[in-house]
Amino acid sequence: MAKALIQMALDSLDFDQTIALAEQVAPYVDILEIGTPCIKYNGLELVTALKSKFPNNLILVDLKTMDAGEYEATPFYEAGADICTVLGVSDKATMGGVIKAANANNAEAQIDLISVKDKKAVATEAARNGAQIIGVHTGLDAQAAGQTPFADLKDIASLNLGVRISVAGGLNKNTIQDTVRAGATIVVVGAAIYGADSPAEAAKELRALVDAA
Ligand SMILES: O=C(CO)[C@H](O)[C@H](O)COP(=O)(O)O
Repeated sequence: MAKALIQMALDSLDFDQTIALAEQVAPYVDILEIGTPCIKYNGLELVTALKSKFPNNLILVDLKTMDAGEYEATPFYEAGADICTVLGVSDKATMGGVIKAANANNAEAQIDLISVKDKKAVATEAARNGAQIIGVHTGLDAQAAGQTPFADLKDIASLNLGVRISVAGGLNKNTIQDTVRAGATIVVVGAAIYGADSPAEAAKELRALVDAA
């Protein structure tokens, strides 16, 4: 079985801090994610900068698109995004637009199941419509209310959709191996890396745990 990928969520608003953090963690992670607040604050210029500085990492832009899928996502793919996210609560046409833009740029679309009521139904239809990645995601506000992504991961993994499953929502060194064993093929980590005394050491430790899972 292929090793799971680690995705680092760059959730700072500051352009230079984002680049500096990426420099520390890039050797240990596969995907550099420009978080939603960060991409809104910094825009396309940050995609271009990360793409040129980190050619060995995939770049995910967490657009969380809600409308005008193809129109919104296309410039980000053209700037070098390997993956853009679109909300699973959006219209089927919106998700289809991001999938179309991804395919036109040899890239991938991720459907984010955050706040979706019937996650199994949306994931099944999205996979049928060509989405390459399904994102099981407990957002920061839901985490603050005590929620975790693990029950949702079990539900989505049980569908055997043949697409990659990304999991985000407060993952850390205590939960990351069980998350991989439960079917995640991409594990997303934000606070457990950027909040550590040494983000590089934290990322290195997570790399070892994921590779051993
Ligand atoms: O997309 C996000 C919030 O919407 C975060 O980037 C994602 O949840 C990962 O961060 P953390 O590990 O701190 O939960």
